[in-house]
Amino acid sequence: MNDDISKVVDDGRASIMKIEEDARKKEEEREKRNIENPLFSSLKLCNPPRKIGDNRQNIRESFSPPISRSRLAATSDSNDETDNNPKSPIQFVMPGDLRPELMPKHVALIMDGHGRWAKNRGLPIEDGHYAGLQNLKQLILNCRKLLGIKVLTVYAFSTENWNRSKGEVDFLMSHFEDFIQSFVKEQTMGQDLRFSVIGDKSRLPRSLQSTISSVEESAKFNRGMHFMMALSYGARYEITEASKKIASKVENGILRTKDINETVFEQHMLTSVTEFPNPDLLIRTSGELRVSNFLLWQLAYTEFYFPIKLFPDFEEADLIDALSAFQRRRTNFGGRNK
Ligand SMILES: CC(C)=CCC/C(C)=C/CC/C(C)=C/COP(=O)(O)OP(=O)(O)O
Repeated sequence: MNDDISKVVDDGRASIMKIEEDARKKEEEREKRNIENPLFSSLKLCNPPRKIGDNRQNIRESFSPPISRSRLAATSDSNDETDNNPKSPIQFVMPGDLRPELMPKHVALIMDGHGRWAKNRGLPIEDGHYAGLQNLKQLILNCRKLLGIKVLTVYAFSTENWNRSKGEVDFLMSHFEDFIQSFVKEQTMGQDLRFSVIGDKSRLPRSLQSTISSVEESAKFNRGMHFMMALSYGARYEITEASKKIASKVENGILRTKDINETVFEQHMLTSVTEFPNPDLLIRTSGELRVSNFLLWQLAYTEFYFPIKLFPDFEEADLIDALSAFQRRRTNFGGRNK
């Protein structure tokens, strides 16, 4: 009987060792492939798709690491900004390898790769969007905690995205509404988050428009990080609208043609709602190397960072990598800024 039990235990141990050995070999092969690929060697690679059963509960649990286990929480450090602001119980942090004086004030993000994330798992695209929205919540919390980031602008839906299927558009609109009505509202009330939506709001469903107005309105005196959501946004739309407004002022004698300059344009852009309209750093996930009609005016001097990871997998360690890369470029700025 005892012999039987030890045989079962030995067999179990052998299986576990085999599984671990296989996983180690796969990891080594993956790393070797990355080093050999000149594109991947300069970029951070995404994790292999996690094995997730085809059920929404598993999906929810799989991509939402608790913030208490995060690197940001581990490097926590208090700051005067926290103490002076009764509405913000946030403990600001500065992970050790980042320099506070080189932090980007405005980070812009093109959240790309939801479709591929879902496809890799044999899931419908809506699950990819759902995963992306959960990840966005975590990203806002992480940016909010990093001392120095004043504005986070995310590209959530472009003027071109209206051409997607009705089912996908309806899904996104109703989830954007839930996201703003619950998570964003909670953050504006409890943690002093500022909130604005930029884009052609008139095309959004009425109920989404009123949710946006009410949360923007209730957050207008907040002083914490400004979260800007580009919804139904296109840079060409924005520049055309700014031009129309300026032209109409000239027509009505409010402005003279000779007084039109870059500052006047900036004042008529949708980003005039923030005091830091020009992103210092743009991140586009999923390895695509385009700006896709995002903030064309404002990106004139922005640093670009293109991680391979798909947005639902883009986690705080990747954010810190992006910030470190940004800071390395800034320290070398044209070989002048030592
Ligand atoms: C978090 C969440 C649920 C976000 C919504 C998902 C979604 C629609 C993301 C699109 C983001 C975007 C506008 C990417 C760029 O344009 P593009 O990919 O449409 O342009 P392209 O054709 O140039 O790639």
